[in-house]
Amino acid sequence: MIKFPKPTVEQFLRTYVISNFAVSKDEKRIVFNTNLNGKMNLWAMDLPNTFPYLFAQKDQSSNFIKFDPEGRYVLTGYDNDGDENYQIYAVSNEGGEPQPLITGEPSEKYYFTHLSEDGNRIYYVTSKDNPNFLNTRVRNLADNSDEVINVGENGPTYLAGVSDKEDVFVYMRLLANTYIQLFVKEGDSLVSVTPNPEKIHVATSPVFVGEKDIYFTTNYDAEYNYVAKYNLESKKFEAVVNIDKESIEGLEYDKENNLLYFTTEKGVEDNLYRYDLSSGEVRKMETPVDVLEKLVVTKSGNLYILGRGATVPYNIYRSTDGKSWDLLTDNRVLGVDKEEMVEPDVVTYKSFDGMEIEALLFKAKPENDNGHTIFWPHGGPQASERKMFRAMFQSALNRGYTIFAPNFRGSTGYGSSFVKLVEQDWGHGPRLDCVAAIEWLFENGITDRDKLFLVGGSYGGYMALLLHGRHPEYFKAVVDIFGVSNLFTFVNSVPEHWKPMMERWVGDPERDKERFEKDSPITYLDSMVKPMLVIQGAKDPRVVKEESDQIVEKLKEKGRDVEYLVLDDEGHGFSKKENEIKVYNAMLEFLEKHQN
Ligand SMILES: CC(=O)N[C@@H](C)C(=O)N[C@@H](C)C(=O)N[C@@H](C)C(=O)O
Repeated sequence: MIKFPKPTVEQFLRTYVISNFAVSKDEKRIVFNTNLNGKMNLWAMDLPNTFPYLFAQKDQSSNFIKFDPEGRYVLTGYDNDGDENYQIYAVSNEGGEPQPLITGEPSEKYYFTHLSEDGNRIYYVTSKDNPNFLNTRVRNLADNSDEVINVGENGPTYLAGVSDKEDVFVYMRLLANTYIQLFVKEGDSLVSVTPNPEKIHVATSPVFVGEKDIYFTTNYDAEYNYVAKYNLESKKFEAVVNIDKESIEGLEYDKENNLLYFTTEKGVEDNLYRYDLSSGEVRKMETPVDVLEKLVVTKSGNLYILGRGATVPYNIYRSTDGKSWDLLTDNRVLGVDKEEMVEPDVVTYKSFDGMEIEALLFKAKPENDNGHTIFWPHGGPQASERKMFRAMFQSALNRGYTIFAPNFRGSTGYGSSFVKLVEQDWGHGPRLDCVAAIEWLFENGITDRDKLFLVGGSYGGYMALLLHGRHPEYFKAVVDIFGVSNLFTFVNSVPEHWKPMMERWVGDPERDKERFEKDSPITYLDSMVKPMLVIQGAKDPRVVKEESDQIVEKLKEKGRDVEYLVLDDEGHGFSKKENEIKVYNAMLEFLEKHQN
């Protein structure tokens, strides 16, 4: 008999990302953004044929895809090697090379927000002339005129909704991740859709229903987001539907059938619901995925989703009856069956102050187990680790590592009070939640005291550095992927439109000097004695290279064992397949080297 060897790391990493998709008006074509040929590009399928073909090549990440309703072009946005300065391009309906449409200086951002029903007017938000608060403009393709329709003030302001007649506009002002105001623009004034915009809450995802109602999601006076409505005539706010302990995140309206579809976030999973606006009935719908990245409801009432599960990579599915789902893409792990991968256990443990923390525990299969555990604090920090396929996780599990990922305080999916706990406390409560998790792993016999590795990216990289500096005794070796090393330099180097949110998110470097020192990993160089691998994208606009440069330089000066891997053509993540393979191979080699 022919015997095949165990899957290689590369097999897991040869799984592709699908980051976005759009469906044409006649539902004959789907365009999606994927690194199927190694770099991010737009690919298409002409249904019912599901064999994908390259639709537009630029080898860059795209942040949106929009079909012209008249079928003349497709709009998209590209940045440059991860710098997140997205600008707007047009692609011919036949596909081809994207043409610059609404672009400017390389440092400027142009975010698409809305296309008129006739496909002639493009609404967009730009950093040009207002880098902190952003302006909204409209470009008329018929005469190439371009005008400002809103000047952002007090916080980065995005156009979030436009009525069919283009006479009512809804704007979203971000004052923090946990404080988002939603306004209707009437004349020159902004009128809040919630009763008191000064009260801290979030309000997002507006959809116009009929001429007079705007439905949206909010947690106004509540822990979890619910659906509310604002009537443009009576100016009344009304709560409409909530789901117990689930946060309603996105709304899609099916006009034909008067239905609202919404996705909810519930801890480590998402759910999909249908709300009948005529009868008030709410129905939970089965989906083939654990985490929903995008939902599209077409004019005919068909549903399309992009999602993933812990052992199933990104795929696009369609449902024509709201019950069964057709798999349109067949993105799979090269030669590895779902059963050979690891589904996580959802566990809870008590933290230092008695608070319950949920976590994902991926146990290496006994035949692979190498006895070591990777402790993974997630990024964000106002995000969470969820049941979502990560090639890096499944390849490490296959190499025998157990992985533990706690949703420490500050994570999303557990109510708004819990998310706020990380604000102005980056380094105390969440760190002690991690310490409690590590002790729990030891107490429960999951991990031996001398067999723990620490790996994290972004805020998770910050937490990895801080845990290394303050609790080095726990770890054999540490991997920091674009982590924040110094809160003083971090708050001044983030993108301009994040700066208005820094005080509430992290704090003020002068007022909170003592806390910034205490919570900056760079303060603890003396105790960072374990071997380290630091990985950084040179174009990262969120956690800039200087964050990694400074800690690597200082540790090297002290003669510490530090490896530094810089990817010149990446930003805050690894979008190019060869880079991803290089990074995770380096990481697994590093961990293997330090097992003994
Ligand atoms: C709305 C928005 O962009 N808010 C930002 C302040 C934010 O929360 N950004 C995070 C998603 C982020 O990029 N955090 C970094 C530090 C990370 O951990 O990935």
